[in-house]
Amino acid sequence: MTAPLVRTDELAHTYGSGLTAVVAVHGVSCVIGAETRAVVTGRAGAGKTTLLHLLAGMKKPTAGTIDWPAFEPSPPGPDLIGLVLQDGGLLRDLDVRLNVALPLVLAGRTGTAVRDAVDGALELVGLTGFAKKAPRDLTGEQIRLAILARALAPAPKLILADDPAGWLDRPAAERLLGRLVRAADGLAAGLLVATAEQAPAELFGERWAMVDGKLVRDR
Ligand SMILES: Nc1ncnc2c1ncn2[C@@H]1O[C@H](COP(=O)(O)OP(=O)(O)OP(=O)(O)O)[C@@H](O)[C@H]1O
Repeated sequence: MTAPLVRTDELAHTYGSGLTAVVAVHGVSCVIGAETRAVVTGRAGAGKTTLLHLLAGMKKPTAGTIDWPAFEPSPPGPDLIGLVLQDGGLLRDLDVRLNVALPLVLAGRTGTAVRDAVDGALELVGLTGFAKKAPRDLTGEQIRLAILARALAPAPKLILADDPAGWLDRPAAERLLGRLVRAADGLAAGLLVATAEQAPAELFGERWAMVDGKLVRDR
């Protein structure tokens, strides 16, 4: 494996304390590199979202360690880690272009740098020609693709996608996951996808499962 993008050792996160404590993630040791194409499945509440938030540096471990050896600053910012949040919808008053551009603009990018990044991301997900559309004029699949484009626009080096195909039917979900893997290939970015559903095995080199906060490797 090339230099790890993120590395954990006995990582754990517990919400709350005492009698009401919930151990969401525990004992997770894993390494994600640029060539990683991994999917983590698990039932609702298994700890997938908490794990992704830990890997993105959004949550702090309550035990164990995590580091991002390839990145400076560490934990890395949103331009280095593309996070597709489970409930991260589009802003309904902005068209697709502005939705995808927003994180770039907030990060201080301007002008043609933003335009080129948005065009590139829309092309990656197959939404070229939809830039001027309002979210209400998109299908459910196109909305999911636009959310993906927003995460891909900064050309992140690590992509963490939390149920990116949620609520899509199986063929649409498979199309979206295929695009996501090809986008990771195009960006030479590591990829971890969390999903409650079974994902097409051929897309992912590594299949993991979350069971009661513990990471189990299928292969
Ligand atoms: N903010 C919180 N406070 C307390 N408990 C939480 C909090 N967030 C999550 N949990 C609990 O932590 C456990 C793991 O939740 P998590 O959301 O990580 O699982 P998940 O596999 O992503 O589930 P889902 O697919 O439903 O999002 C669950 O028992 C959940 O109820």
